[in-house]
Amino acid sequence: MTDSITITRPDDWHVHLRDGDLLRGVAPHTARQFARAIVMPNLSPPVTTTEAARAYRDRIMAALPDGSDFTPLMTCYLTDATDADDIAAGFAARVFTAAKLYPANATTNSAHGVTDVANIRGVLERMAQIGMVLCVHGEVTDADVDVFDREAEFIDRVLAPLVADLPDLKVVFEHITTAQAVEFVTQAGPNVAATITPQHLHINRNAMLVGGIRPHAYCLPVAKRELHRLALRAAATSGSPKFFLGTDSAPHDRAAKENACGCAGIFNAPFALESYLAVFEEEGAIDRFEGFASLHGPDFYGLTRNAAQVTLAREAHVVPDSIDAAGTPVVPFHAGETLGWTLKN
Ligand SMILES: NC(=O)N[C@@H](CC(=O)O)C(=O)O
Ligand SMILES: [Zn+2]
Ligand SMILES: [Zn+2]
Repeated sequence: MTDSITITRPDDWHVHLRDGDLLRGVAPHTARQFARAIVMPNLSPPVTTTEAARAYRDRIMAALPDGSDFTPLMTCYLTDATDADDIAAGFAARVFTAAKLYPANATTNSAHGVTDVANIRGVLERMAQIGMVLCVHGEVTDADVDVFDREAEFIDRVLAPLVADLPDLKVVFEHITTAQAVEFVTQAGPNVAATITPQHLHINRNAMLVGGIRPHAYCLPVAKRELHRLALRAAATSGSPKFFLGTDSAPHDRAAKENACGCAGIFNAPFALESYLAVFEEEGAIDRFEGFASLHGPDFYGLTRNAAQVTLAREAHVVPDSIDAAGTPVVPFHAGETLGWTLKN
């Protein structure tokens, strides 16, 4: 049995760092675990311009612990009114790494999202030309579609036609939760990849609904049936360069989760690598962990791999019941559970 593993330093290709006090409370956790992260733009108001992204990046840098070398990679929140010239200028100036498609009203702070991808056809065409990645929250929002079917419907109605229309556009299908998404990404060309969260590898929908309703297991897209979790585990541990790490760490105040209308989002940043590694160990695929966590992401984005390394040791620890995020109590993923690995650096 291996007592420790040392791998290229990982990055997080999907995270919510929030703003204000909560940003100061959660950013150090992500910066401790990862070298870089794709930072989601769903603030209120959303980050829709180069100027707003530059200012948000400055606030993130100011929230990091002294001596941190963490690099936030910024994204642009697409709206029906996004200006292709501003996006291209922000990408050329290395402010933006990617742009994010939220179907309007699909998830937290997505009210300003895109109402029909036809409205951003010109922006997407420009992104394809300049090699800028499109990150996608892939769920339809039609009231008549069951919440458990919204990702699969999105593939048929939106994503497959989009990829066929713009084959040169690099697309990350984010936080995938279904066997259909695994199948779609696997059969698509090399410009289509996906991120997978730790929670969707660990839990199915029973974790949310059996023995009482458990708000801290609720996120979007919502966890699905066991067969989908198994398909995600197979994809993550397959060694395919199309699948890589994106935590979707999405902190909310404990009171906003434990609520009659609780917010969607799971805060997994503090022990994300330990959580993923548990899955790879259970699947007998520890040798494929580095590809998923550290290599496939930068390769897809066309960025350099990190030079530094990190070590995880086989040392068990109990995840706290609550974490104080600069004054906001947030319940972490795996609260109260024991994880078998500990990140040493
Ligand atoms: N994943 C979530 O459940 N919530 C995210 C939004 C998102 O990534 O869809 C959030 O910002 O809270
Ligand atoms: Zn999302
Ligand atoms: Zn997210």
